[in-house]
Amino acid sequence: MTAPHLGIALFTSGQSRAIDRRAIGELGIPGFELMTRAGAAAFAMLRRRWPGARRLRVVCGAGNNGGDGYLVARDALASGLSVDLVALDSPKAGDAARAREAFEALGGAAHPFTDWNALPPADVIVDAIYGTGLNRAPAAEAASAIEAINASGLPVLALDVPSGLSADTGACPGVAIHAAATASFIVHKRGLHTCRAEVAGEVELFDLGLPRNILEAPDARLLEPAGLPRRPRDSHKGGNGHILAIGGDHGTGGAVRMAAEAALRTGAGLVSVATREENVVAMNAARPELMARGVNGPQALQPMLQKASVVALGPGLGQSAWGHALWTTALDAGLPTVLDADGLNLLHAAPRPLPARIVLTPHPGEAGRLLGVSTADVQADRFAAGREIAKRYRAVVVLKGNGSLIVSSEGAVAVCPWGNPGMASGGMGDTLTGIIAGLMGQGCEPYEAACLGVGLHARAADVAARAGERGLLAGDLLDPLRRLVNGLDA
Ligand SMILES: NC(=O)C1=CN([C@@H]2O[C@H](COP(=O)(O)OP(=O)(O)OC[C@H]3O[C@@H](n4cnc5c(N)ncnc54)[C@H](O)[C@@H]3O)[C@@H](O)[C@H]2O)[C@@H](O)CC1
Ligand SMILES: [K+]
Repeated sequence: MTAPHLGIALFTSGQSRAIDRRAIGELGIPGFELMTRAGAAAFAMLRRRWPGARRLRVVCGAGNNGGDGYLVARDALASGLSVDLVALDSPKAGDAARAREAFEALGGAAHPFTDWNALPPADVIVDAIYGTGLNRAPAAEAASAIEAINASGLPVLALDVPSGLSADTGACPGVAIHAAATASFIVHKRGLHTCRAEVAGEVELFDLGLPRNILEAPDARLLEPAGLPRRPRDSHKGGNGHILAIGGDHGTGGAVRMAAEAALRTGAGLVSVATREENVVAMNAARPELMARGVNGPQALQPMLQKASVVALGPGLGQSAWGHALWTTALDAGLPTVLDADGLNLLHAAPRPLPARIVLTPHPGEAGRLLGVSTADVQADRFAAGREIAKRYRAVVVLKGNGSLIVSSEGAVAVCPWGNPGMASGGMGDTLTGIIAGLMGQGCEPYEAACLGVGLHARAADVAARAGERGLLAGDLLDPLRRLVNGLDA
């Protein structure tokens, strides 16, 4: 079908620094000039957002992010605002030191961080403590300042990234500024789009007048909204995929049913379910369009595999001998497969070759198990974790969670900008598995199906969450999903 719909380019902080260096070296734009533009852009944004602000507090670190802060402060003084400048550490040399001199040349005076309560009143705080240079949890004094800024209740404009948030990973290794808005420079940093701790507020990007051809290939891209093309008028069910959902051990029949129904609502031609005998009557009664069969082992599964074009393997599968036997048989069939939940846990327990067309959909806990690290380690660098799983298993990987990542087997990463905390409820993952399988059945290649499927799933959840995030059920996604798959406004 089509290539994944990818939009905004995302960069690492290393790439961002390299672009700065190229602007300086190849375009001959001095670093101080870039800093001047950054300061001016941020100050203009501050004036737009808080037109009544007369008193600024600017909190600067010793690096170039602090340099940006001194130039915001200088522009503020030049515009007649009052500025209280807290210098956590003084820049020793370079552009940031020059920026401080420019601030002082207008009569500005910086003072060290002391008793926050003794400082003059302020309307807005400018956070210029750390930018892309943050490489560990904020140092003690910076951490105290960040806590005081957050506790003040005053609106904060963060420069480039909120201090304490890793521009690379989205993780906050210690405390982080909670900004009302962020003025970001030159490129979108990928860390603002996964994990998405609510620290950046509204982000505005300023290209500082650099031409787009200065940019290198981005590290990742955000998904753009997409549906499937209109169906040909002579479409028939045999041409739209036959999905076989396998799972539903004792007590978890609902999981495989959710996956199967989601595949139907995504447009799959036929959907069969291989499950425990005890689930069959209820499933066929509640959703007669499904073809549910009780299977007690590989022999009963084989004929179902022969008729299927795509396998959704894992929802509610369990890790008993029954689940393990079906898992092995299904993977041996070599069909295009979406592997989820206990399907992934079984893979961790018994690594084995996988079908060539395979999508793994771990949440951070399952990803940690696959990699032999903790969930926290996965979350500390989701990009690295997703890429490592993709490489190790030669698979397309969906690393679920706030800002889901979709990683191709070659390491290309797409980031999902949609979704909401209402999705933290049972059955959401099963639904995603069914959606991706349903798309693969309709001709999407695994990476395309994963990108499109994650986007449809999260957008459907955002539509369903209009009635409230709490209490959102996976089943609520099915109606909006159907509209979105068909390109209709949901
Ligand atoms: N010419 C340029 O390179 C430009 C840089 N710009 C600004 O410069 C920023 C990057 O500046 P820098 O690379 O100087 O880095 P930062 O200003 O982000 O950080 C300052 C320094 O603090 C140290 N550090 C990092 N984490 C620390 C921690 N947890 N505790 C204590 N010290 C820590 C690092 O050694 C780092 O170099 C960007 O985010 C952007 O705001 C903009 O002015 C645009 C132009
Ligand atoms: K900052």
